[in-house]
Amino acid sequence: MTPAARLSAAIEVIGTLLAERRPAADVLKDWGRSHRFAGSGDRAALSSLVYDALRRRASAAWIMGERVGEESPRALLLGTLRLARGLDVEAIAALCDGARFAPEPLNADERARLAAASLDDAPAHVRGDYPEWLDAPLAAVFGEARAEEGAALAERAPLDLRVNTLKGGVDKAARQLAHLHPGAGNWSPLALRIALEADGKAPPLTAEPAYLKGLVEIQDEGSQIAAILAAPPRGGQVLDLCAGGGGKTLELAALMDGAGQLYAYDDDLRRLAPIHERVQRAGAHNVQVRSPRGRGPGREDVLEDLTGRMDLVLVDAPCTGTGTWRRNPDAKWRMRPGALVERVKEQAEILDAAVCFVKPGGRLAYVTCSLLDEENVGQVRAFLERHPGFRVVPPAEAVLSLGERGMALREAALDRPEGLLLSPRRTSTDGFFVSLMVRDA
Ligand SMILES: C[S@@+](CC[C@H](N)C(=O)[O-])C[C@H]1O[C@@H](n2cnc3c(N)ncnc32)[C@H](O)[C@@H]1O
Repeated sequence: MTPAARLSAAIEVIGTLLAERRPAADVLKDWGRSHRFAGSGDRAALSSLVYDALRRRASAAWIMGERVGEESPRALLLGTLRLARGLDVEAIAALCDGARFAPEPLNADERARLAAASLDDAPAHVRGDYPEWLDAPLAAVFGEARAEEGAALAERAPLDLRVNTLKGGVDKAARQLAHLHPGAGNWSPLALRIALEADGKAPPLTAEPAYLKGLVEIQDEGSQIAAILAAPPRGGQVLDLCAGGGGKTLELAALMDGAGQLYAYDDDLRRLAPIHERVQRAGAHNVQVRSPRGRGPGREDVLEDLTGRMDLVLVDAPCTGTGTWRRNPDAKWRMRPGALVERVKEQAEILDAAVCFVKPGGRLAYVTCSLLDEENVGQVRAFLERHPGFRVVPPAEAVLSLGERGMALREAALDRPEGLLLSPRRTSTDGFFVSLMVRDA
């Protein structure tokens, strides 16, 4: 396909996605099925265009004189080429030449708007490319900087790897992946960072021998930091209560040097499923997966024997995922206020359920990939009111587990008494909130 034909396809996909309110991944998959002639390069370029348009949806619509919710797919794509791809009017006009499979030529109004491409008078939610209803919650956290925070969340994320120290060191991994030119992480001593190609494509990392042998895992640096700050004690007893596919479980196991016992649980059996194969690949011998059995009130309690025994319980809670918009731009436009209310309720329930496992003097680490106070500092404050036997470990103390880089991280992050908030703008990571609490001895 020519670049112009790919642009037409992106306009079509965005049109379907907006009209039918379906997830981008589903619409792209359907498009691939009904356009078998398109090669993998075409599909990758199409999906990159579609995701870039979703990342910059509000600002791309704005420069074309339109608004989110009422915008035309064509305007969205033209604005994206200008803002996200940096093409000038002539370059965009060359793509839209009206030839077979190419979009219609630009009209005079489109030309003028693309030439001006001004966001000067745009409100914060447009400059920050987030839904208008989230302006107040984001202002509560970031104040005047919310538009810049949003803009950083609208950038593409790099490919972050975590080196699995159970299999080898960072130098060994860097040597094996030298052809991908990995750089060091900013904060995590376990991180390697790989820049994306110009079109946003990531290299096929999961086909690399270093990945297949378990030497590296794909994990955002913010997520890596969260597990490091949780500081699982070597030789200790640790429960990862919301383990999901095991991203943090694997890191905790490596941080524990394979010693002690790490229990991994998730109340969704399907989400937990990949963990078995990942634990094998990582050579994490101290992990015991506890799968839920049964449903509803008759569900078996598979964690009963852990009561009062844990040195550390990690609650990597289900959340709105507002910190991961770089990787999932579709989610930011699909999010509804009801989802926030629902997540806050779930988080409080999980935190309450976690308490019984923490032994006297043990710690509870609460992590979200959300930026919103309701899910972060607000949740911790409410927890401490319900459970006066817990207190927060001050962030200045919690960052010590990062060694020398800890203090710099604290300065870069949003430092609140209840915990640290990482964000793309502040720490060049996904958004993560980490709070460490300790139970009275
Ligand atoms: C943020 S994800 C976990 C990601 C995972 N820790 C990782 O690092 O890859 C949150 C997880 O919490 C799980 N969850 C939701 N409610 C739960 C509950 N009541 N008990 C345990 N897990 C729960 C979800 O199924 C989901 O997998």
